[in-house]
Amino acid sequence: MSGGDQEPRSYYVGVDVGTGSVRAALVDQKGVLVAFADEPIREWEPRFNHHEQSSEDIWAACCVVTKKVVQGIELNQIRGLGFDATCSLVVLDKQFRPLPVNHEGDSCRNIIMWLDHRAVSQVHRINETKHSVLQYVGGVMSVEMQAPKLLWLKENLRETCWAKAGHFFDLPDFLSWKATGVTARSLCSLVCKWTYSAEKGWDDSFWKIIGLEDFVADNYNKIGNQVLPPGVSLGNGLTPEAAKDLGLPVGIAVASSLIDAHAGGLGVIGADVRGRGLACEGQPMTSRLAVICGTSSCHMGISKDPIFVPGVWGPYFSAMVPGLWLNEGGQSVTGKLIEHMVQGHAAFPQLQAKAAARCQSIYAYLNSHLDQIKKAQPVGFLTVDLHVWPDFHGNRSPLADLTLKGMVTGLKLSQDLDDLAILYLATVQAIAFGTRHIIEAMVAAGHSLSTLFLCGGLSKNPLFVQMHADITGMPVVLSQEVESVLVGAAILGACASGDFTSVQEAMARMSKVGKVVFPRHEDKRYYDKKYQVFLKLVEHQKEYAAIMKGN
Ligand SMILES: Nc1ncnc2c1ncn2[C@@H]1O[C@H](COP(=O)(O)OP(=O)(O)O)[C@@H](O)[C@H]1O
Ligand SMILES: O=C(CO)[C@H](O)[C@H](O)COP(=O)(O)O
Repeated sequence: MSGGDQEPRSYYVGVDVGTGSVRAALVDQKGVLVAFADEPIREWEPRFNHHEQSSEDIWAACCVVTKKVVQGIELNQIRGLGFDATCSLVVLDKQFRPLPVNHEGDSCRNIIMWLDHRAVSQVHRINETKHSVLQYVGGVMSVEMQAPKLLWLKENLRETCWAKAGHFFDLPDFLSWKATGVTARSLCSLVCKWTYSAEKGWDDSFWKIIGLEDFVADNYNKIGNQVLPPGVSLGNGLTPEAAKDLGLPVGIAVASSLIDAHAGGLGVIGADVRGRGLACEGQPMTSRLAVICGTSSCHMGISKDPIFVPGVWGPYFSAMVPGLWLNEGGQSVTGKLIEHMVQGHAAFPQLQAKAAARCQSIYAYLNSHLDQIKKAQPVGFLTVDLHVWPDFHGNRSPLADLTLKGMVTGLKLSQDLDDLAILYLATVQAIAFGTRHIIEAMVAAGHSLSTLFLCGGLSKNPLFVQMHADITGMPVVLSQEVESVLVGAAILGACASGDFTSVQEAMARMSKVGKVVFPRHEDKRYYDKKYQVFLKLVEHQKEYAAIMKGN
């Protein structure tokens, strides 16, 4: 069968493990979400820049949400299961039990999260090697990748963790192992975060030069020596134990998984855009940029041939769409930054009270408040003298500089709700300017991009979407299904079930365009000026650092 035009009868379960919560959806073969559930997950921050989670807590949340979405459905209609997750590092011992990744020895906390920046010294030394694998991560390895974190464990928790460790998994691969008992890793995880090459495999010299020769001696048993493309069916499918945990039938197809941003990319980038007045209509998929905006934002651009973009991760072969190269730009904190700015403001309690009184989310309230205070001018013009540089957690792309900090210029003595709303707006705009900065780097290196496809939690915020359109000058396509990362996870399950002949076919059938937001070209001059200021901010920050370093 090709997931076609008949009545939908087959369903796929997609499970998406984000930074703050686990979501599951039951999705039909036309890509329609028929059920959705979410569940928060725990996060520990035992010290600044250390972020930890628990694989048992996450698996338990996966079980809760999966059981919820399949309630009332004939289980034999469920054909496949796909997982995606953040690219966090899970550590298990030789018997697959959790091992502590912290000085406290708390084995419940056995995950070093993707946004953890503890391995600064390690990544600095790795980058000093100038090893050739670094060409495939934008020229500079990020502290958020797995090699520096593994080195940190070896150097800091040698006895309590390193010596006892039997398995290091990327979180998406941990989930597919938990479901099937198969330890094969997804090409997506290994290529994007572990320096594996789809063409050449592991590079022994890299692991030796950085001081992790242990993996070479062990034939990469602990980090994966069987690698499968995303969407391939694993082993004999769901094990009896996992089936019981998840409330699904034993043996259903389970796909090799994807990192969450990549699942979002699959969920949106292949949609049919005919009749929408978009420049990407009739053009190859390479003219589209998928932007997955949650706690962080990830900018996924594909190409037929490898494109080396300084400061932008990749080029990665077949890591998202099979057969195509991927460049992944990113901003380490976006949703998290907006929360930080809003929640840290003196007027936040007032905002909470007012939003609650109107039964609105704080963001819906802030957006309507901005509409009130803008008077006749476009809302974006409220920040004419307030500018933000958004790298409060370093710059992932295109500067690849983890030492960069956030900046705000234009503060006043008042701290009322208007000030909070305008600071929120300036932060949203700064994130959109960051996207423009990344797009310019990708285009300068050879990408040809005309249209943005946004998904993730922040794409539910109309102000965030409009600012991305206005500031980049590109139309923004939203999906019919808001939870399109989950459509991406379900696409994996659909591919594993054999109902589609390829990932490309499943993408074309299951991702659907919803609303399209066009840029307000009349505001372009204003945003061009603000972008000039944006670039000056970082230039000045570097000058300040140089002054302070001097004698
Ligand atoms: N309806 C909404 N309006 C505005 N912001 C939203 C909305 N829903 C989610 N968000 C924001 O999206 C971010 C989380 O996105 P999500 O995709 O759930 O993240 P993650 O995958 O990292 O867990 C948060 O910063 C949250 O405030
Ligand atoms: O590095 C990434 C993808 O390669 C993501 O930033 C990371 O996985 C976190 O995602 P999210 O912000 O959706 O929780």
